[in-house]
Amino acid sequence: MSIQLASVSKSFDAHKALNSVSLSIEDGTFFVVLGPSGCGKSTLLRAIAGLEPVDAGEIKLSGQAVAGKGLHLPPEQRQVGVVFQSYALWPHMNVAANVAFPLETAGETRSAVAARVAECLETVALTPFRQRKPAELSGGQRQRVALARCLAQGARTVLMDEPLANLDPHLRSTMEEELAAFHRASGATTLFITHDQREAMALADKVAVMWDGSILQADDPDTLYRRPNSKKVAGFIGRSTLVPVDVLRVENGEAQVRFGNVIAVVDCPDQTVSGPATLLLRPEHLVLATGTSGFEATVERTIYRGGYWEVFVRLEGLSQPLLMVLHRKAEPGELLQLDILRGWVLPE
Ligand SMILES: Nc1ncnc2c1ncn2[C@@H]1O[C@H](COP(=O)(O)OP(=O)(O)OP(=O)(O)O)[C@@H](O)[C@H]1O
Repeated sequence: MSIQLASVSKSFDAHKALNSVSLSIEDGTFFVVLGPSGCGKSTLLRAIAGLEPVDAGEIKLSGQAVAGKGLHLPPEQRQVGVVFQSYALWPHMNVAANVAFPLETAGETRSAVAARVAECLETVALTPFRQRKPAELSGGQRQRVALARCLAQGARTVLMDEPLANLDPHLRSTMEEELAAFHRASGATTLFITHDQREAMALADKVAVMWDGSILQADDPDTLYRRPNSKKVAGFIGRSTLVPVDVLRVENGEAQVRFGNVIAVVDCPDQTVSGPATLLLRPEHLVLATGTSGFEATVERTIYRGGYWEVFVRLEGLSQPLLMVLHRKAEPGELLQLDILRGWVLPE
């Protein structure tokens, strides 16, 4: 099922939780909405699910309008499965019955339901807990019941609101793999909400970065990391240093830039022109120079990260330190000879 939003807005009193959001999610995509707390992620998901009427704009599922001017299709007519941060389980039913519920209401045979429930509980590692009531489970276990129920339903579109938020790191990465496998096997369009960029990068075909009710950029994870469209996205995704530079020359998607005493050739968007700009340097863009090339930098401080060091280096004529990664120890005050491998001139 494809999902389209055109200029969707939703306010709570004076606060615009969704500010003219437009998105196009192709059928079968694992689409992640990433953003800080309160930016409107849950509101977006609830609007798509039909749990929140919108003020303006239009939502289409598989090309069919479900929300728009004078139109609000209720959730049960939208055929999307939802997994929430809060689990929405039936308190009086045990785990297996909770997972079986959507299958039974869909009229499946008893043995088919039992087999599917067993399979889904196995997937989320809850088989030993099948007889327990939700009140007898931890937060993470309840979350997994909700996930298992969604898996059991086999919905063509699944909306997930931070489904892994309450899990410990180990279980979280297991569940990430399960989710990815489930998505590959089912081909269900998945809209997944998180404020964890590591999780977004690991799972997504496409990530939309959301900020204060708006989508700043929607791209595949690698493009988002390498070619962010703004300082905000660059700062939000991954580690980086933003350096004020002078663009000297632009040719074939590359720019010659100068900052401090350094002149480097970096990637740039098509619309780049000569003059002042901002250069995004990821830690891996700075490397130890080979041969006689490069420029001098002084180690300011280092942090051991297990197997490698994050190193902040200072350059003459540059006010902020640059972050790089070294696989050997370096001492503050040490002089390094560095090269810039790549880098990205921000479009704004
Ligand atoms: N029912 C409501 N009434 C009033 N304000 C609301 C309501 N629901 C959400 N908001 C406000 O709208 C904004 C967006 O909320 P939303 O829950 O969509 O954010 P979020 O990005 O999902 O946050 P989190 O990651 O913390 O769950 C917040 O400022 C929130 O306080």
